Amino acid sequence: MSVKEAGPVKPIRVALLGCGTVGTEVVRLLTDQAEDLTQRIGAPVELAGIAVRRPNKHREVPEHLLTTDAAALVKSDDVDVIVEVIGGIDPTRGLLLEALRNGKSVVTANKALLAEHGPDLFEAADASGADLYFEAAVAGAIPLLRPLRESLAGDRITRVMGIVNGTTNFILSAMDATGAGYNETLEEASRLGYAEADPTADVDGFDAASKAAILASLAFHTRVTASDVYREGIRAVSAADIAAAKGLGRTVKLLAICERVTSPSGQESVAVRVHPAMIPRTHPLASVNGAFNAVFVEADAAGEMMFYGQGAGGAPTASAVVGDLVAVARNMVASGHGPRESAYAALTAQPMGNTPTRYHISLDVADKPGVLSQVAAVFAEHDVSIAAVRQEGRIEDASLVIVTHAATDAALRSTVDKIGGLPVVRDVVSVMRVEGEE
Ligand SMILES: NC(=O)C1=CN([C@@H]2O[C@H](COP(=O)(O)OP(=O)(O)OC[C@H]3O[C@@H](n4cnc5c(N)ncnc54)[C@H](O)[C@@H]3O)[C@@H](O)[C@H]2O)C=CC1
Ligand SMILES: N[C@@H](CC=O)C(=O)O
Ligand code: NA
Repeated sequence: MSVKEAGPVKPIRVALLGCGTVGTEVVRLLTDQAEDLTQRIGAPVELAGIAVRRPNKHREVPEHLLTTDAAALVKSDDVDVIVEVIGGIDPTRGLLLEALRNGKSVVTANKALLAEHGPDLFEAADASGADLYFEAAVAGAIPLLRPLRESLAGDRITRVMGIVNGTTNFILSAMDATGAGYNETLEEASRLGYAEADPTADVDGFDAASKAAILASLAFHTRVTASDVYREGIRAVSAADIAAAKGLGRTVKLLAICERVTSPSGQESVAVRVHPAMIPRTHPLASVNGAFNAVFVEADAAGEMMFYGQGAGGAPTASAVVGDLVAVARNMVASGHGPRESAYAALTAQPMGNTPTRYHISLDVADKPGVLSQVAAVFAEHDVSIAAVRQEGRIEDASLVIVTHAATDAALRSTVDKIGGLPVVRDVVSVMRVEGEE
C-alpha cells in the first residue's frame, strides 16, 4: 500500500541552511524526487525555509522560502530537521548546537566544524535524543561514513588510507600527466573551477586533515580532532618530486592515513596524518585521477575494502546529504534513532615523530669515491636501514636515490637534515614519504 493510500501522514519539515553549490542541488533533489522520497520514508519531506546570505541572488529555488534569518528557522516549532550546508565554524556551530539541544536532528556536510567541534555536537545530540548525520562531510557522494559507523561496527578496523581531497588530486594527477610545475597546474585547476577562490584549505591539507579526523574518530571509536592530525599540503611538491617518483615506477598522491598503532609494551594509540606520498603505480590508489576520491579500509575480519567515487561537486555531495535526510526521516517515522557517538576506546593520538614511515631521498652528490659510504654512515648513525640505493654517475656529479625501510619519522627527518649538510651532497633534490608497499 502506498503512503497516499494509507491516509494523511504528518510531513517532515526541513530547514535548509545555506544555498550555494551543495544547497541548490539539495533543493533540486528534494523537488525532483519528492514522490519517491515520500514512499521511501513513509511521510512527505517538505522544505519549511531556506536560509541564505544574499536573498536577491538568482537561484533555481522557491523564492517564498528564502530568509536571511537562519537562527529563526532553527528555533521554529514548524521545523523538525536542520540541513546545514553553509560551511565553516561561525555561525554554524551555534546554530547546530541550538538545534540539537532543542531535539532537532541535523544533517551536515561541514567537515571543518565536525573536525573541530564534533564532540560538542555529539554531546548535544545525545542529551536531547536528536540524530546527527554527516555522510557528505567526507568523500562527498561516496558511502563511507555509514559503512564505518554501521556496516563495520562488528569488526575491528586497523587502517584507513585514501585520497579525500579532489582539488589536490586533480593538481597532482595533472602534474604527473604533463610534467608541469605546481603553480601552473593550480592555475589550471582554478580556471576549470576545481580549486576554490582561496585554495588554502585544499592545497595546505586542512580539508583532508578535517576528513582524516572524522574518519579516525569513527574507525577507532575515539575522539580525534583536527589538532591531532599531522598535516602537510602539496605546495612543496615539485616537478622534480614527480619525475623522481616516475623514475621509480611510483606516483605522488596526497594521502590521509589513519592507523591503529601498538607500542612494544602493547599500548594502543592512533596515528593520523595527511601528507604527499609516493605510491607504486600498480597500487589501486595510483589510478584514482582528477577530482575523484578513493579510500582503502582494512579490518580484521572483513579484510581490505576500497570505496571510490565523486568526492566533491554540488550534485554528488547533495546525494549524500539527501540520503542522510532520508535516514533521519525514517528514524522519525519509526520513532527510532540513528547511531550515537561511539568514542569509548578513548585512544591517545601518537605524535608524528614516533610514527613509523619510509622515505624516498634523491640527492645530487659529488662523483668521487667514498660518497656512498659517507651517506650510508649517516643512516646507520640514526638507526635507519636502507632498502634500496641507485647511483647514476654524470660528468661532474652523480645522483643518488635511496629508499629506506620503516623508521620513526623523527629519525628519518634528522637523517635527511644531516645528509643535506654533508659537503659531498650538492643538493637534496627530492624527499618524500613512501606508502603502499611492504
Ligand atoms: N562543494 C563541494 O564539493 C563540497 C562541499 N562540502 C561542504 O558543504 C558545505 C557547503 O559547501 P558549498 O555549497 O560548496 O559552499 P558554498 O560557498 O557554495 O555555499 C555556502 C552558502 O552559504 C551561504 N551562507 C554563508 N553564511 C550564511 C548564513 N549565515 N546564513 C545563510 N547562508 C549563509 C553563502 O552565501 C553560500 O551561498 C561546506 O561545509 C563544504 O565544506 C562537502 C563536500 C563537498
Ligand atoms: N574542496 C573539497 C570539496 C569536497 O570536500 C575537495 O576538493 O575535495
Ligand atoms: Na561520503
